[in-house]
Amino acid sequence: MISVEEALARILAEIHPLNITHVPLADALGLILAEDVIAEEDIPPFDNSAMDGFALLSKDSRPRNGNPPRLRVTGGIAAGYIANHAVEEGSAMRIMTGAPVPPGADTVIQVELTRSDGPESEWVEILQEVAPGNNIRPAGEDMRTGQTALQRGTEIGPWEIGILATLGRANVPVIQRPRVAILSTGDEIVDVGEQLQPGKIRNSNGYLLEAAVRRAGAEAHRLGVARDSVESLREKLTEAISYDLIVTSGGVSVGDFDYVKDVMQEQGQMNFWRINMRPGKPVAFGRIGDVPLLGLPGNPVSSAVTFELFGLPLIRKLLGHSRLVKPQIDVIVEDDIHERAMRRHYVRANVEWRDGRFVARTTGNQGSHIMTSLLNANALLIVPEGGITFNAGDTAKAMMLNWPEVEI
Ligand SMILES: Nc1nc2c(c(=O)[nH]1)N[C@H]1C(S)=C(S)[C@@H](COP(=O)(O)OP(=O)(O)OC[C@H]3O[C@@H](n4cnc5c(N)ncnc54)[C@H](O)[C@@H]3O)O[C@H]1N2
Ligand code: MOO
Repeated sequence: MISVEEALARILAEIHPLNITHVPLADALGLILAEDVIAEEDIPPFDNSAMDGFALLSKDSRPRNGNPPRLRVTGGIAAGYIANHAVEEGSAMRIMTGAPVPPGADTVIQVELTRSDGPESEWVEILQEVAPGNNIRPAGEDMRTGQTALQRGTEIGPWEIGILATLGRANVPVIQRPRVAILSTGDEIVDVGEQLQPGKIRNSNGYLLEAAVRRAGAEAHRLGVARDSVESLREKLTEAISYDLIVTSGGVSVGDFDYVKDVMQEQGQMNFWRINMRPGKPVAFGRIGDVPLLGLPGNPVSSAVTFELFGLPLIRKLLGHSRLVKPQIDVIVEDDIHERAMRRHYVRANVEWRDGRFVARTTGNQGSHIMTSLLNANALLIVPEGGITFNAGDTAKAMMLNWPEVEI
């Protein structure tokens, strides 16, 4: 049996980011930018007003004999239009936020600091002196032509999408989103909509893993259930080799019908089998043809936990991320963990910030078939291998499942 760290290192050593492709901007969310994005124009593209008000010459705003200067209003400019004449001494133009500053004007005063006869007024009084450049957002103030606006390797979130849209990128160069095949195994498994017959259970892993794969940023494709025969497994895995990754659940232990390892050896190669942890000891990793296969255990909690520990970093590496794993923090355990396990134990727990520290409460029965132990779990408490126990009040490491990933 290998350690969790070695298993992860062996998986990541075999996995490389997928190829570059171009996707429509709206589909780029969560993907990694594959090339630097250089601004091809100034942003903003033209000097424009930051306020609704009047464009004028700053020197015309100086009080005259202690009175506010009165200027002629020669027209108006709405956002989206340009002025058809220049602002001259002694005059002003009405201007809206975002509208291009007309030639001649060197400043803008907001409407609240003026007095006029309403929207059609032919005059305006300037109630405060304004400096040149006031309320003018100069061209190129945000981004300059030739500037690297976004760097290759950046994860594209809503804000990056906004910047790409500003720069006119309708298509974005990204690392491909992995297509992941999800295969459940076992004669006992029926689909969720089917009637349960004696001895049968529903396919929770297929759906759980589909959701987890999607949340990790990949495309998930459930290929259904392989029956407990080498032929059925071969057939399903033949279908699966057009994908970027195959994730199976079940059939990796030592039972008479646990064929995943056999078929992996027959049609590819097995890199490792069995990790010194619980839940999830019998994890297997290797390839079918050239496609990586992560064989997770059938017990639902084992499958869920091992996906977080190995499936998530694997998919993130395919996606081109540099931060692959969930962070670990020190927490105070609030209840005893006295169950002695020789394997490293990942105990489902709820961690919260209370009175200036992180405290962890375990989620009850930790059997690998107890799906409800996953509910309210936002962390995995790490009980080191070798039969270590914890008393309430002790400090333990917790892997924070809902926090952003960090570098290893
Ligand atoms: N003699 C031994 N038996 C077992 C060992 C062992 O070391 N020696 N390890 C145990 C551990 S630990 C685990 S974990 C399981 C893993 O077994 P498999 O990965 O081969 O999984 P199966 O035997 O196919 O199924 C185990 C369990 O999970 C249920 N299951 C399977 N698929 C699904 C699904 N899609 N949805 C919901 N539930 C599923 C299945 O019915 C079984 O109850 O092996 C132990 N045995
Ligand atoms: O590996 Mo098993 O998950 O301990 O039940």
